[in-house]
Amino acid sequence: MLQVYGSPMRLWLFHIPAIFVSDPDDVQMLLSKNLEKHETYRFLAHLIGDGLITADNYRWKINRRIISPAFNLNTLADNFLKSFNNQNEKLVRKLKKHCDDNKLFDISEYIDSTSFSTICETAMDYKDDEEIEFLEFKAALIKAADLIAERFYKIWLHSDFVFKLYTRIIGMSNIFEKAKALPKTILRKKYQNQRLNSNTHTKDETNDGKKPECIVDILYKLYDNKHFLTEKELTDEILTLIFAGSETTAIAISFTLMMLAMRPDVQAKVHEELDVVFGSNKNPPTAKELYQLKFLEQCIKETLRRFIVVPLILRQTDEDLKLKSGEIIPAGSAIVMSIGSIHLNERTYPNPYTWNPNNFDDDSIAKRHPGTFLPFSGGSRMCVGNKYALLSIKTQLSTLLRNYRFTTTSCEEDIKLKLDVIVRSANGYRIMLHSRH
Ligand code: HEM
Repeated sequence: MLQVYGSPMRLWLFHIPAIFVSDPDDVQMLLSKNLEKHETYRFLAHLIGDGLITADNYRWKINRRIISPAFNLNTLADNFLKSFNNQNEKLVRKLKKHCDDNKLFDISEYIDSTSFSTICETAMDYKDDEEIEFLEFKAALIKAADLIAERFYKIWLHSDFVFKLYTRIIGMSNIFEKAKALPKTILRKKYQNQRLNSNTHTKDETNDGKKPECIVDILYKLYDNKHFLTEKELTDEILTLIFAGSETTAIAISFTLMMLAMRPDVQAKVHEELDVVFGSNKNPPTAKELYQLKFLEQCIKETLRRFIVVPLILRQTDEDLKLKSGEIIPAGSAIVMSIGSIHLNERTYPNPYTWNPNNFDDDSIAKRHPGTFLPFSGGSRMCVGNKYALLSIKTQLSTLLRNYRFTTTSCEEDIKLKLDVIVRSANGYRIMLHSRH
């Protein structure tokens, strides 16, 4: 609709009167303003408290400075790649039962589960992913996230009183507490140990490459007690990372596999690249090898363009804001930045609904406005996990594709999308697996 009527456009997002913006210059200007999140983000606070996604600007500034260093490229390679590889090897083993049986199956349940275990391991060093307490935690988190999405779209659930009543009627009044129980217990132990051992840590220590560390431990090493998060803040932040980092990456992986299964010509090119980089080497990928997988990276980026995991970014403004056209967004407005309209604009991407990794070759990227590809948002509140996401997606896809070839009977037109807070396939990711060896 934005492509027909242009940007900006005044519209109702369900019940919210909002200004929709999809011009890349305007979106970049708005993202650079560090506007407060729209009030509907507070629905997430039941689950993730005041973590980075929900925090107001004052709290966010302090916590983002503490958390960002855990996501730099060296930290990722030194600490998390080993966990990614361990989880991916388990995944390859689990998938063996589907190999060469020529039956379609939905791969997303395996991918979802691997992404969830991976983020729990890298965030808080939790590895017992077959334990009943872990499975209960996962189930509760999924239910809690569904309930939040339902609240967002049903205006009558916006009132705190009605929502509380509703959760009681449907027997879910303690779902948020259930979803927080396991991380709370783990982090309480870590917090207490840290207080006992605080004298042994010095600020700005770096990992000397011996034992990989989880995000919580990295944060403890980088900060002394005076500047650190409280136990509640730490729990909120870790839950935020688990919530924001598991399903999003899993969806991107599942869609990429689905598209490669539909496009054997593109998949053959990925296999060729993997053969050149890895040859007969059967070891897990290193950061250097992953860096060389340029064509696979194009496929991942094209998936993030075509299947926009987070399609809308909501903010609110308490001052008048002038757009490129001279039009004013009045103070007090809700602003909806439509990443979907930017990624699917045919003036930027010819045939925007066709998945085409060549959209991300060097020449095509160089010709485009930088604000035309924003899967992780932009500005200072850009996704803190973007490098983590790209590395974990690439590690998992390269491992799967070194072992298997994927086919499907579906085509791109068969994919139906389901939108709640994020976008996923409504009809699953049904593929067949074939051995490459
Ligand atoms: C394909 C995967 C991912 C996509 C598409 C994605 C997308 C996004 C987007 C669009 C935002 C901005 C939301 C807004 O402002 O309303 C965001 C924020 C955020 N993401 Fe991601 N994300 C992904 C993976 C991850 C991962 C793996 C993590 C953590 C390990 C993560 C943690 C966060 C956090 C904490 C924020 C809030 C940042 C802040 O406000 O400072 N995300 N993400």
